[in-house]
Amino acid sequence: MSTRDRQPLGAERVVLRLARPYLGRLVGAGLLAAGTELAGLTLMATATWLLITAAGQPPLDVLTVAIVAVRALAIGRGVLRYTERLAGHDATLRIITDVRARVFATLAGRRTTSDQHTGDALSRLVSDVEAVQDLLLRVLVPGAAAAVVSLLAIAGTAAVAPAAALPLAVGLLLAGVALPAAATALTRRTADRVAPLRGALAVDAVDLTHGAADLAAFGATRAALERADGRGRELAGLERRLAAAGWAIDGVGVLLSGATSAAVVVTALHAGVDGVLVGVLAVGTLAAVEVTLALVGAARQWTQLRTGLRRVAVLLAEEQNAEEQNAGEQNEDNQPDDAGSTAATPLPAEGVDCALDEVTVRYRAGAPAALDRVSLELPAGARVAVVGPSGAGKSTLIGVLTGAVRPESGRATLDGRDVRTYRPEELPRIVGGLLAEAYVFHASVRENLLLGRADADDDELATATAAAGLLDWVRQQPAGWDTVVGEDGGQLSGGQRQRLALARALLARPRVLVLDEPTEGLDPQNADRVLVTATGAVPADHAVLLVTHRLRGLDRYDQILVLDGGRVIQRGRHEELLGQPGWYREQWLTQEAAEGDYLALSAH
Ligand SMILES: Nc1ncnc2c1ncn2[C@@H]1O[C@H](COP(=O)(O)OP(=O)(O)OP(=O)(O)O)[C@@H](O)[C@H]1O
Repeated sequence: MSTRDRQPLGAERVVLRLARPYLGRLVGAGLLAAGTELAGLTLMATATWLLITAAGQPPLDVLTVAIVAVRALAIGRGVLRYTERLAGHDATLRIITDVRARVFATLAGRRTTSDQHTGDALSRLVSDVEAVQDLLLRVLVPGAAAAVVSLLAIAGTAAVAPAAALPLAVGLLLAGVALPAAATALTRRTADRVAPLRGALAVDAVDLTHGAADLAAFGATRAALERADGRGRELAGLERRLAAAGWAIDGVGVLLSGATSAAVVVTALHAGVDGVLVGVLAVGTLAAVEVTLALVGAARQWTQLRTGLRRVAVLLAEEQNAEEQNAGEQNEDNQPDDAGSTAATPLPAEGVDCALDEVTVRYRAGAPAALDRVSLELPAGARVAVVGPSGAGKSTLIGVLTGAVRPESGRATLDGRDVRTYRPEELPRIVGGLLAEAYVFHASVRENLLLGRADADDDELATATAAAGLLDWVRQQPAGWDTVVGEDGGQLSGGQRQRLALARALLARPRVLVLDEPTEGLDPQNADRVLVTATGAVPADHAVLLVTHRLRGLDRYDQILVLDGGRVIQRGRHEELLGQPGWYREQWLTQEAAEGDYLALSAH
C-alpha cells in the first residue's frame, strides 16, 4: 500500500505509539496509582474493623496489629501518591515533549494549507498537546488503577463473604462501565464542539492583538471584538452544559455507591456474616465504588480530549507520511551518497548547483496551480532574478527551493539531490536568506544578527550590516549593537527593519542566497544602492536568486525569469527582454516613467 493511500491511525493509537518507548514508566505509574488506591481502601477497611472491635474493649494486643497497620497504610498511601504523581508526570512530560516537537516541526514546515493561522497553530501546540497529557494522566493511569482495585476488591469480598461479591461486582460494573458510557453519550456532542471553538477563539485573540492597528484603521475593532465575544460566550455556554451534565452524573454516582453498599450489607447479613465484618464490607464497598467512579471522570475527560487528540493524530500522521515519502524518494534516487540516512550526508564544501525541474505547486486540490511546470537552472555563482505581477508565484518558487513548499510534481535539487531529502537544520545553511515577511525579534540588533550566524565576530557583523546599508544607523544609536528593536522590529522604520533582516540573511552566507523583495520599504535610490552592495557582498561562488518588483539593476543578472499565473512567460537577460515586446518591457517603461516623475518631484 502506498503511503498516500494510508488512512491516519486512530488518535489514541497514534498517541500510544509515541508512548511506546516510555511504556515501562507508564505501567510503573499505573501500578503505583493502583497501590495508592488499594492502600486507601485497605486503610478504610482496617480502620473500620479497629473502631468496631475497639468498641467491645478487647485486650490491647488484639488491636496492636491493626493499629500499626492503620499507621503504616496512612503513611504509605501518602508516599505512594507522591511517587505515583512523580512517575506519571515524568513519563507524560517526556512523551508530550516528543509530541510537541513533532507537532511544531510539522506546523513549521508547512505552507500548503489555507488554514494556517498562528492562533490555530498555537492552539494545536498548547491545548491539543495538553489533550495528550490528559489522556495519559487523567484517563489511562486512573483507569488502570480503578480496574485493578475493582478486581482485587471483588476477590477480597468473595474470600470473606462469597454471596456479597455479586452485588459488589454489579455495583462496580455499573459505576465503572455503565455510568462512564452514559457520561460519554451525554457529553460527546457538546465536547466535540469545544476544541474547535477554543481554536477559533485563539485565532481571534491573535488577530485582535497582531491586527489591532489595521482593525482600528478600518473601523472594524468593534465588530471583531463582538465576534470574539460571541465565540467566548458560546464556549462558556458549552462548558456550563458540560459541567451541569458532570454534576448530574456525579450525583448518580453517589447514589450508586450508597445503594451498592446497602446491597452488600443486606446480602452479607442474610449469609450470616459476622457483624464486624459486615461493617468492614460496608465501608470497603463505599471506598471501592469511589475508586471505580474515577472512570466516570476519565470517560468525561476522554470525550473532551477526543477532538484535540484527533487533530494531533492527523498532524503526526502527516509528518510520518512525509518522512516515509522522503525516505522512499531517496531510495528511488539511488545515488551513492544517498544510501544511508540523510543525517550522514556531508554538506557540500563550495557553491552548489541548484535547479527546479518541471515544478508544479497547488495549494489545494482543484485550485489553480501556483507554479505550473517551472524549470530553472541556478548554477554556483549565478545571479538570477524572478519578476512578475503580484500573485505570479514568485514567493512560492522560493518556498519550493527552501523546502517549505512541497511540489505536486517535479522537484528542486541541490547538486542533483532533492532539497526535501536534506535535514531541516541542514538545509538553511545551503539555501536560505531573506524570505517574505522576515520576522525581527524583540531583542538587540546584535542578537537579531547572530541568528544568521551564531559565531560571527564584530567585523563580520559590521560588514554584513554595511552591505545592507544599516551600519551608519547602528553607529548613531547610543546603545550601538545592543539597541533593542522592539517586538517584530516595532521600534524601527519599515526600511530599517528590512535592512536588519537583509544583514542577517547576508551574515548567514548560504550557498544559494534567496532574497524575496529585499529592498521593500526603501526609497528607489536607496533600494538600488543597497541591492548593489548586498549582492556585492555575496561570495563569487554562491548563487543568488532575487525576487523583486523593481527592474532597475537587473542588467547585472545572468538570467531573468518572468512569471505570470504560475508560468514562465519570458526568460533571458535584461537587454534581451527589453528588446522584445512583453510584460518585462512594458513594466520597465512604466517604472522608468514613474521614476522620472519621482526624481522630478524630489528635485523640487
Ligand atoms: N499558503 C497559501 N495557501 C493558499 N494559496 C496560496 C498560499 N500562498 C500563496 N498562495 C497562492 O498562490 C499564488 C502565488 O502566490 P505567491 O505568494 O507565490 O505570489 P507572488 O508572486 O510571490 O506574489 P507577491 O508579489 O504579491 O508577493 C497566489 O494565487 C496565492 O494566492
